[in-house]
Order: sequence, then C-alpha cells, then structure tokens
Amino acid sequence: MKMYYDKDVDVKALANKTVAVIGYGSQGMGQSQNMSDSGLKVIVGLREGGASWQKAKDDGMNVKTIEDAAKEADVIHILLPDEIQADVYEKSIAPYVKPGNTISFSHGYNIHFKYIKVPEDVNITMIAPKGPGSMVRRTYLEGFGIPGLVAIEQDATGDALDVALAMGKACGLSKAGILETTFREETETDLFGEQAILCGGVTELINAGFTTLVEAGYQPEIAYFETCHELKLIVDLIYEKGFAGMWNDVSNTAEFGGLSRRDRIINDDAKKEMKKILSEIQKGKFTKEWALESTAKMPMLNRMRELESEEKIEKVGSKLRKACGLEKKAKEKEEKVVVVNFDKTKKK
Ligand SMILES: NC(=O)C1=CN([C@@H]2O[C@H](COP(=O)(O)OP(=O)(O)OC[C@H]3O[C@@H](n4cnc5c(N)ncnc54)[C@H](OP(=O)(O)O)[C@@H]3O)[C@@H](O)[C@H]2O)C=CC1
Ligand SMILES: CC[C@](O)(C(C)=O)C(=O)O
Ligand SMILES: [Mg+2]
Ligand SMILES: [Mg+2]
Repeated sequence: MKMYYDKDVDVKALANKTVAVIGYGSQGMGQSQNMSDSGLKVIVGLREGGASWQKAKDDGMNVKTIEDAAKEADVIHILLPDEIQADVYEKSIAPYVKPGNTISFSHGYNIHFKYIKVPEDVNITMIAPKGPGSMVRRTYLEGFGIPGLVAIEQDATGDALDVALAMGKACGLSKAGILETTFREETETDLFGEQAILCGGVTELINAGFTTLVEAGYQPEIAYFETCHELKLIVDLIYEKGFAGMWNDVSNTAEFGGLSRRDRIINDDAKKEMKKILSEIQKGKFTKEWALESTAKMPMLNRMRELESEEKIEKVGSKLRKACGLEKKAKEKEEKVVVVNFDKTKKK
C-alpha cells in the first residue's frame, strides 16, 4: 500500500499551470472550489446556457465554455457524468489538447473501458475522492478532507504523479491520505461498491427490512427509525471504530442476535450474486448495458426512479425527517457551503 499525505506532496507541480475543471455538478463544484481556495488557477468549463453556468458564476468561479477552457488549460479535469464524457471529449476537448497536457478524471470508467482515447504525448491521470462531492467541500471547509485515490495511466511528461497528487492536496484529500491504485482497480471496485453495497445493496436491505415490519403490522414510523434512521448511527460507529468498536457499543443482546443471524440475510446466494455482479463489471457487460440505456435517453433509469419515489419508505421518511428537523439541518449545512462562496465573490 502506498499512501500520500500533505507532507509528501508539493503543490508546486501545478505552479504557473491552469486547471480546467469540466463540469460543475457534485464533484465539479466541490473540487473546483477547493482547488481555487487552495490557490490554484482554476477555470470551470461548462456549456453556455446549462443550469450550472449561472451557479458557477454566482459562486465566484471563472467560467468559460468547455472549448475555451480546454484551449487555455494545462490540466483538463473531466468531471462530467461518465456516460457523456466520451462525446464531450471528442467534440469539445480533443481538438484543443496539446502535447504535455494532462487529462484527468475522478473515475477511471472511460479510460479503462476505452471510450476515450488520449494522444500518447499527453498524461492520463486520476484523482478520485472516496466520497460524494458535497463531502469533499464540507470536510475541506472544516479543515480536513476525505481520503482519495491516485492513478496514472499514461506518464508523458515524467511528472504525471506529482501533478495528480498536487490536485489531490489542493482538494484536501491528502489530509486524510491518498492511496495509489490503477485505473482498472479503481473503476471495477467503485462500480462494484456502488451497485452491490453502498447504493444498491444498502437501499434494498433497508427497504426489505422496512417492508417486513410494516407488513407485520408495525407502525411505518417505527419501522423507518429502526431500519433506516438508526443505520447511519451504527455505520458511523463502524466507520470510526471498526466492527469490534460497534459491537462494543451496542448491547450484548444486539451483538449475539446480530452475529448469530446475519449470514441468514447475506447468505451464499447473496454472495454468489455479488460475484456475478463483479464479473459483469469486469467483462464490460454492465458498461454495454449502461451505454445502451443512456443512448436511449434512460428509459429504465427514469422508470426505476419513478417507482422508488412511490415507495412507502420514501413518503414516511420524508415526513419523519421534517418532523425531526433533519431536513432543515441538512439544508443549513448545504447553505453554509454556499455562503462561504458568496463571501468569496464579494471579496473579489
Ligand atoms: N458524484 C460523486 O460524488 C462522485 C463522482 N465521481 C465521478 O466524478 C465524475 C463526475 O460525476 P458527478 O459529479 O456525479 O457528475 P454530475 O452529474 O453532478 O455532473 C453535472 C455537470 O455535468 C454537466 N453536464 C451534464 N451533461 C452535459 C452535457 N451533455 N454537456 C456538457 N455538460 C454537461 C452539467 O452541466 P449543465 O448544468 O450544463 O447540465 C453539470 O455541470 C464522474 O466521473 C463520476 O463517476 C467520483 C466520485 C464520487
Ligand atoms: C458510491 C457512489 C459513487 O461511486 C461515489 C460517491 O463514490 C458515485 O459514483 O457517485
Ligand atoms: Mg465511488
Ligand atoms: Mg462511482
């Protein structure tokens, strides 16, 4: 394991260089604001008239079209949705890429699965926060950061790693640590994690538990607290202290019940299916399915979104989060991030 911390990284690798962050969504907003606050010369590259154009301007960012940003930049950091990156790269970035430039990503998808081809005299790097964009910004403002991954696919200039690490430090990632990986490892593990555990697995687990309790006649609000709300508190314990720390904090009854029954839920069938999901990712089957879906303008994704919004747990959850003041608290946290940027705009 090779881990880099603040002391190992010199942002000088980006002195006199311009970083164009293409996209101002979840990651684009957090990363461009952090890099700008850390003293890097940052341009945000966007399509004119898109929803984020005005937002980035209001946040005090230097906004240009994607073509102009690519022309001016030494480092082009592509933070667009994965499914549209290849199209935008081909039309609006590739014509302006110069020898010695760096094309950078926060997910290896388009390079690993060969949707984007970059000239040999250009670096291909990755600096990937291991968490959502809002947390990249929030933890930076709190004076810390979330951990990140760094990978180099092509080192044309001999200092591609220094460039990628400097971006990571400016984003706040080397405070928690930046772990070295490859494009293949990051891409396949990230896709597996979000499908089987973090986003797919956990929502299905929560909803299955919630539905079991509600169908057995318990109050939906009690079922929501038990299967969803409390999950965060338990995961926080695991996050901070590992399984042992969590078991130590819960009752002996919970520890005995949990340890003796958990493999009836995540059983051999579930493990077999996890292996199948991983294999679909490795063989490019998932990627093909996703490419077809996005070319067809997301019919399945839109249908699944609609169905989930009609789930009882979503309705009960929304009501309870309001009643407990949790939605208000989350909104205040988001506004705090924006307020900092408004202040910055006024200063300029
Ligand atoms: N979301 C996350 O937390 C994480 C994401 N990543 C990776 O980071 C990258 C960015 O993901 P994420 O931040 O979620 O992306 P988002 O979906 O949040 O990106 C939205 C941005 O992309 C722009 N955009 C969308 N469609 C187009 C288009 N057709 N042409 C030009 N611009 C367009 C939007 O501009 P407009 O307003 O004009 O539509 C907006 O600025 C991906 O590679 C992802 O895998 C990695 C780790 C975590
Ligand atoms: C877990 C989802 C993620 O991989 C992430 C936030 O890291 C993503 O693609 O958004
Ligand atoms: Mg991820
Ligand atoms: Mg991901």
